[in-house]
Amino acid sequence: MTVHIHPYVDNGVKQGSGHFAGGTLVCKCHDRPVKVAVKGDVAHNHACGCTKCWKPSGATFSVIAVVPRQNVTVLENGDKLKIVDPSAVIQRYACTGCGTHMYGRIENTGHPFYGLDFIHPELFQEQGSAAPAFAAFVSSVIESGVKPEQMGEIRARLKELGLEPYDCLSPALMDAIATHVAKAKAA
Ligand SMILES: N[C@@H](CCC(=O)N[C@@H](CSCO)C(=O)NCC(=O)O)C(=O)O
Ligand SMILES: [Zn+2]
Ligand SMILES: [Zn+2]
Repeated sequence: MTVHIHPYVDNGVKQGSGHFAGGTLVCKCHDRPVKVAVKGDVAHNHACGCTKCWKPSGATFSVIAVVPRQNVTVLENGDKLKIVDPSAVIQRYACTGCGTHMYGRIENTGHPFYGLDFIHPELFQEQGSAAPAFAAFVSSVIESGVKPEQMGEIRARLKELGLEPYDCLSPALMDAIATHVAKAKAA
């Protein structure tokens, strides 16, 4: 049986158009859905296995990317949004109706990713945003109930999909974080 990673990638990763101008993220509510406008394309799109990122029903991973925070605007029904865990680094604004995370924001100005909001591109009404390019926090799926014996199959499937599996972030992002920390220490 093929392992299910996420509906957005299970039938193959669809590449972005390369000129996505932005769009509207919509939650799953039939009544008064939350709508969030995002300007421009997403960056660092990836599958994430961590327990904190929102996954649609049945998915083992989330699909999550970043955009500049100034490019994110709540358009409709923002009264339904609530921060899931105010003590988390990423404050995830979820719809209290359907549970969908609409955006995650970092308020710590010293954080390496300050200025970037985390969003789930599968929620775009529009097609063509940049595709996921790697898988992060892969071992963390065990914390959500995946059996350790299944990890070989999961990593093999991620590789087959072209989503190189890492147990933290990708080397490029880990290097960016370490560079930020080194500069902060030197200052
Ligand atoms: N094993 C933990 C890992 C959680 C974790 O550190 N998640 C990362 C990546 S989320 C998007 O890629 C992170 O930066 N978290 C900060 C936060 O969530 O506030 C687990 O699975 O819970
Ligand atoms: Zn909703
Ligand atoms: Zn995550």
